[in-house]
Amino acid sequence: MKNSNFTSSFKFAFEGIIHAGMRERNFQFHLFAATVVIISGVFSRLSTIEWILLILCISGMLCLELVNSALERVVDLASPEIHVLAKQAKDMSAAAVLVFACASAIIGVLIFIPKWMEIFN
Ligand SMILES: Nc1ncnc2c1ncn2[C@@H]1O[C@H](COP(=O)(O)OP(=O)(O)OP(=O)(O)O)[C@@H](O)[C@H]1O
Repeated sequence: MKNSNFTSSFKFAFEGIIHAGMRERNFQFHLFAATVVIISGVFSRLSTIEWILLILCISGMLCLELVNSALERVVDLASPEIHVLAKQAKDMSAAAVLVFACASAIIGVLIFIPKWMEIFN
């Protein structure tokens, strides 16, 4: 299992993204939200630092969603039966996504609201 080179590691990572994009509802939602945010950013004429913050939020959100989905699979594999530790692992992983989503939403509001007030005033 441990004889893959750099190219095949990249291919496996790409397969992971494709799999999540086809199977994971939350990941699909975050991809859609990221597209909306990027289009809004283009029309809002963001500064470089604002784009950097948005890219960090978007990529962080997608990464966390991928890790959360991966952890759910590992938990299901290790503990197909009901177990308190399985519940805690899944719930804490979901909580990590929630914390980052809240922070990203606040950053989005702090970036976009002043821009839109500037544009519409
Ligand atoms: N093996 C288990 N033992 C105890 N509780 C579990 C177990 N599997 C899941 N749960 C509980 O059920 C909830 C839902 O689990 P599920 O595997 O459907 O993930 P999910 O949070 O609905 O994610 P998604 O919607 O992305 O599939 C978990 O958050 C957890 O609280």
